[in-house]
Order: sequence, then C-alpha cells, then structure tokens
Amino acid sequence: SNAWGYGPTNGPDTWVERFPNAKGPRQSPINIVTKEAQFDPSLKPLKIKYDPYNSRDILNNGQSFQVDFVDDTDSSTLTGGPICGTYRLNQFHFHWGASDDRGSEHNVDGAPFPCELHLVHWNTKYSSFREAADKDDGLAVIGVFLKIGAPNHQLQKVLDALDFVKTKGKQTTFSNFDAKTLLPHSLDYWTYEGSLTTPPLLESVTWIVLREVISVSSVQMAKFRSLFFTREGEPQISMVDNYRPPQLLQGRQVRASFQ
Ligand SMILES: NS(=O)(=O)c1ccc(C(=O)O)c(S(=O)(=O)NCCc2ccccc2)c1
Ligand SMILES: [Zn+2]
Repeated sequence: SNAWGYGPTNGPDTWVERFPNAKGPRQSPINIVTKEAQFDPSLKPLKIKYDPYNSRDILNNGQSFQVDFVDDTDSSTLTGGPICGTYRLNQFHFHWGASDDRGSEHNVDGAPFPCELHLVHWNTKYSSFREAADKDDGLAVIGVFLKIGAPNHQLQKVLDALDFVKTKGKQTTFSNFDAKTLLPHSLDYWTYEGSLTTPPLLESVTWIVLREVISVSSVQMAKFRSLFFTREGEPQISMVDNYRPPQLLQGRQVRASFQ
C-alpha cells in the first residue's frame, strides 16, 4: 500500500505528494542553533503534573510505539512555559536510529541524538485531542533527548513491555506508569512554533524541547530496534530510523527559557 512511512519509497521526502503541509511555513523538526536562541524572560517555568493512574496501554502503531493516557480529566496536565491555558497529556512516543549516530528529530547545533522522546498534549480549550489537533494552538509537545550512557531504569519499565508489541497493531495494557520519571532534573527548554513531524504534518504544535538529556544504554537502544514496522506474518522490517530530518526555519524565532 502507498501508506507513508520511513522507507526508500514512502519516506519523508515523498510525504509532500499526499500531505502538502510538508512545504508549510512552520514545519518540524528543526536544527536548534543554540547561539541564535534568544532568552525570553517572559517565558514561565513549565508546570508538569502527571498522574500514573492515567496511563492506559502501549501500542505499536507501525511508525513508533506509544503509551496512551486517559485524558478525560485534568489529572495529567502541562501548564505554564510558553503556553496559555491547560494542555492534557494524550500519549508519549519515541523516534530512534538504526545506530547510535542518528535517530532524534530535532538536532542541536547540527548534531542529532540516538533517540528522542515526545510527550503529546492537547489544549483543553478544545473539546478533544482530535478537535485540537489541527488548531494553531491545539497541541504542545515536550521533546527530550536521549544520550548513550548509564541504563535508564524508568525507561526500562517501558522497554520491558515492548516484548508484547513487537509488530504493527499489537497493544497491551500499560498501567500505573509515571511519565514524569522520564524527565530530566532541569526543565530548561527551547520553544518554537511548529508542526507534527509525521503526516498529516499539521501546523498545530508549540514545541518545548528540553535542554537537559536523559540517559539510555546501548543495550536499551537495541531493545527499541527489536520492534518491527510490519504486521505479524508479513516480511519483517525493523522499526529503526523513524525520524523526519530537520526542516527550514523560514524566519521563525527559537526562544530559550534560560540564559
Ligand atoms: N512526532 S509528533 O509528536 O509530531 C507525533 C507523531 C505521531 C503521532 C501519532 O499520530 O501518533 C502524533 S499525535 O499523537 O499527535 N497524532 C497526530 C495525528 C493525528 C491527527 C489528528 C487526529 C489524530 C491523530 C504526534
Ligand atoms: Zn514524535
């Protein structure tokens, strides 16, 4: 099928054919040039409140794996930072490479990381995630870079569940997970107005990219790479390199919450 993906015939360079947003003025990811990111003293600290009770399941969606959250109340929310109002956590997922030299979507001073975590939130001024997804101020995604180092014990809880979601369409219960344990100590961030990094590439995301990284071991990276883009019974294609490369800034300002 001609469904979009990350392969040679359906990857990021082909997306514009079916998703014209790909050529839009506020596409993501971008390369963050740290010296050009201006400190904005009016930016507030991020306020993140996640309730483990809201975590529901883990799913291989054929492009990444995601942990979904129950988002029918304000119990897992993001406020403050560059956003106005209250955004609810809907899901988190990752992007990673076939090897440790690539895999993140955002780059910092031209350098990628082996993996990047995205925590997706939607603006409660809209009635649902789907309603919010195509509005200019509809979504806010926190990006966290993973760097090769010590094993990450909080991440390991997520990786242990991957044995049950190896192939596209598989999902399993994933309860009582505190997503806050995946965040670094510092919540210093860069922020800019951008888009979803996968089709439909909607230009509805306020990006909040944390400066401090979290660790992941090489053995743990191998676990990410043990997943498949393909369904059970189909010829196996390893789920790796599921990242979109950096897009043009097109005059946008990247602001920093720190000096
Ligand atoms: N890298 S990213 O944060 O931009 C991102 C990647 C994938 C997805 C996804 O579709 O799961 C998402 S999503 O969960 O925000 N869904 C976007 C696609 C969508 C649009 C409208 C309604 C439902 C889903 C975001
Ligand atoms: Zn993402």
